[in-house]
Amino acid sequence: MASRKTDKYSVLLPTYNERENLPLIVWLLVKSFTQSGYNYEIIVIDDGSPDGTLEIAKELQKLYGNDKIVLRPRATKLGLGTAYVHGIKHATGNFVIIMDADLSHHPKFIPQFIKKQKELKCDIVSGTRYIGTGGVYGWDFKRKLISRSANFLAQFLLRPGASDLTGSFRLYKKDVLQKIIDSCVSKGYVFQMEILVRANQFGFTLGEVPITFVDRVYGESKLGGSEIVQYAKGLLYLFATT
Ligand SMILES: Nc1nc2c(ncn2[C@@H]2O[C@H](COP(=O)(O)OP(=O)(O)O[C@H]3O[C@H](CO)[C@@H](O)[C@H](O)[C@@H]3O)[C@@H](O)[C@H]2O)c(=O)[nH]1
Repeated sequence: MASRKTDKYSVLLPTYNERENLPLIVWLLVKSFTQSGYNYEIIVIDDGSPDGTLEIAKELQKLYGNDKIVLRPRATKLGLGTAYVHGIKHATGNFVIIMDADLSHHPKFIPQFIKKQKELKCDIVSGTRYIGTGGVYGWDFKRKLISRSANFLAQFLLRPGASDLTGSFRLYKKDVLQKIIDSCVSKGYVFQMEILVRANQFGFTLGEVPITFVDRVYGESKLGGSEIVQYAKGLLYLFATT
């Protein structure tokens, strides 16, 4: 049986212009894993950020060691979905954690994800803003409406058995995530939703942990009009084909 000694958690951190956020999220992750005693690595997938995020990541690698901070940069911005696909190729853990690098996803929830996975022995643990104590802090009305509507529509059309389809803070068994990714067609933000839809199709088991999503303080969201159009197209595609 897997244990604290044999389990390893590969945290995928996709970054685009996150120079202010990266040192703090990495510090919080290192602290959390050091306290819990689980083995881990943090894989930073930077897409040629013009603000110098990669240079900051290199400094963090010197500070914490290249076994803990792994750099897998790409030359240009290729999208969030493909950043995950790229990151998992380099993950050496038997579990993968996907989260935002902008402090919207707090590492304090990770021990709860691990506990839930061990309790339920499930394939995926999804952080959810939409049950129990979960929620969103700092978004304006428009952003809340977009997120709620996107989630509601996806629930209505796809019925995937998870309460938060548009979030991305999740823990996966690595072989499970690889199998799901191999079957996914999306590239942008819609990828998060497709992952849970495919997981449901494969019959993978899911646990949920309520999380608070806190809007970023530094930098800007990359979720623009074109991503929203892509999301709508992706949703219709999944509705028509699944
Ligand atoms: N490497 C790479 N990273 C990217 C790219 N686009 C965004 N990122 C990184 O992906 C993370 C999330 O991007 P944001 O642009 O900050 O996302 P958001 O608007 O806060 O959206 C959040 O909420 C959405 C809806 O609830 C979620 O779908 C999304 O995953 C994220 O959690 C950040 O770490 C950001 O730097 C990209 O093209 N390439």
